[in-house]
Amino acid sequence: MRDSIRRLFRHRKAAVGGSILLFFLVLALIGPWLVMDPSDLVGRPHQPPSGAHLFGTNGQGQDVLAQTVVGARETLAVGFAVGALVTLVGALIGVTAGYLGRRVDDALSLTTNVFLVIPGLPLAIVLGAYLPSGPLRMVAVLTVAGWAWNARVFRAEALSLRNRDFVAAAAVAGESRARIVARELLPNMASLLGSSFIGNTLYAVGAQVGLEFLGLGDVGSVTWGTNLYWAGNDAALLTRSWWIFVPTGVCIALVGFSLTLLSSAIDELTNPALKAPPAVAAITPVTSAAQAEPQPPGVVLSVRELCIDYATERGPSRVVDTVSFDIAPGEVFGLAGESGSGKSTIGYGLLRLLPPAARISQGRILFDGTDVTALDEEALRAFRWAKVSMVFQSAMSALNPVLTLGEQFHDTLAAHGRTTRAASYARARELLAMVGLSPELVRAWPHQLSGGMRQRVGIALALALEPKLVVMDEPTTALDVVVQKELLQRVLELKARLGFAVLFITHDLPLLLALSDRVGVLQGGKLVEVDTAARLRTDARHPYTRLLLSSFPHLNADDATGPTSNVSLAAPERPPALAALSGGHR
Ligand SMILES: Nc1ncnc2c1ncn2[C@@H]1O[C@H](COP(=O)(O)OP(=O)(O)OP(=O)(O)O)[C@@H](O)[C@H]1O
Repeated sequence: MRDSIRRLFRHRKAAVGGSILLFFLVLALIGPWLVMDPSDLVGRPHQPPSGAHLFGTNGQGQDVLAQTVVGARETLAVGFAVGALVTLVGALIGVTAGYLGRRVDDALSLTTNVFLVIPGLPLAIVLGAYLPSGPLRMVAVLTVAGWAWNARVFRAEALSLRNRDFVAAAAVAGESRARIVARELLPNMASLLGSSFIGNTLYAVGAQVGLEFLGLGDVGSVTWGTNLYWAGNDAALLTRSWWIFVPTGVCIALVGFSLTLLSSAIDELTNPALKAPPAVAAITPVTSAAQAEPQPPGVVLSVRELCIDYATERGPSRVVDTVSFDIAPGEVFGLAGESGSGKSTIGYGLLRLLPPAARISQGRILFDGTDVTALDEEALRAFRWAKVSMVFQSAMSALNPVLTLGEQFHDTLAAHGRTTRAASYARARELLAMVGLSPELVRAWPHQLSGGMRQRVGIALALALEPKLVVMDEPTTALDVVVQKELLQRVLELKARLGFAVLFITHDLPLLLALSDRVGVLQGGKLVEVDTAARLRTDARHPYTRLLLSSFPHLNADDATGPTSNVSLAAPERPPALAALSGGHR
């Protein structure tokens, strides 16, 4: 906690936002004692700024500086009170609905939805007419009109948290429901609570000023909203008396700005991935002779001296370092290496799908004669999936949970050309059958499938546009060995039938040697050895490859009983064009 607060103070947006807000809080607290009474008629009406009245006088002859300073107190007090109440009510109702589920959820969600469809302004007017006048009326009106959105957000968060293992563990340990909500769920929503509170305070200040400006507040009180109301009534705009409304307007804008900065700072501190990455250098032009070489014949993909850097606080960090390899049509090229060696970064780099913090800083990727590193956004959209597709690591999260499989196939096909829904569904059935699934699953939802079935759907989707190369990034990591074997046999059969090449990424070297024609070994971002799988088994040259091989005892020539070694039994004949490749040692 103390650490989080220290980080908050060091954050630039938090520091600027916090300082501005602190200024207004101090102003609201002690300012009213330092200025004259804002309701006193102290001068002529519409008097411009002068030594006697720094911000001039309003249409009644009252001091604008006093009105601006005193107005801060009630405006901010109501803003923070509503921010806290709306967050509290929304969190309690949302978390209770999401965690308890069933009838409680039905009843609370119905109530929330009813409040969401009632327009806020008429509701505020009706409530305002029945409640006694004063700041508490504004707090009540804005809380009733504003809690429902928060309840929806907190319900969604509770729904996702309640299925997590630590909540199940607390239930198994015998904790009561109230304790689980208080000790397990709410602390895990601390950042959401923080940013909701700031966002709700922003809403409350804006809504309060808006209602008061329309004359729906207590016009006898001094707030920033009533200042603007009286400015309008006293024809400040018509008489061009800008000093009457500009100070209040600037104060409202500054408070809004400070709250927005704080909200953004909380988001960034609690989720570092949201933080804008430091600036990184653009792709540098071709520098070496090797990079300028044309693509060799008989090769579908040619990677030349590829370097990929991540921008970090401490400067660029090179995670892929002058990597070169080729893949022939119909070849399975395996990329092995320990965790963090840069395998996935290369896979994503080939499709130019790198995260914003990463850049291809050097080198070229040639696909069928096209320089992928030079494609613009439009050309990239046409290139991805149609030429090179990808099967992602996580079978669980690669499919959109709210679309049926048929719709996901339709989206993919429609993104690459005109197609009707009927045609897409027919193709989806064909593809599902091709990967060994029932075509009727076209109407199924992702949650109705097992992990292995989902990964088959991922493969069918990757083959939808008949690409020449499929990047498979650890596609079987989450699956048991039986499902893994079935899936890989299916991939090899499809490859033999359709002729696509595969870049297979995994840390599982035995699997890779059984599956691949050639294997590249990555160490710390460098490709230290490339050779045929057969030669690597018996004649690996690089010490790191030998170290990796020695970590798998069952790979010894006289031990063929390893968990994945019999995958190769199902492998069809060797692919063509391997002779064209420079698969020798590096
Ligand atoms: N946003 C980022 N900023 C800085 N470095 C990053 C970022 N994302 C990844 N990296 C670094 O890039 C390197 C390569 O990551 P990559 O995911 O490609 O490894 P990998 O070999 O696929 O590992 P694994 O098998 O565990 O998935 C790692 O050292 C990682 O720390």
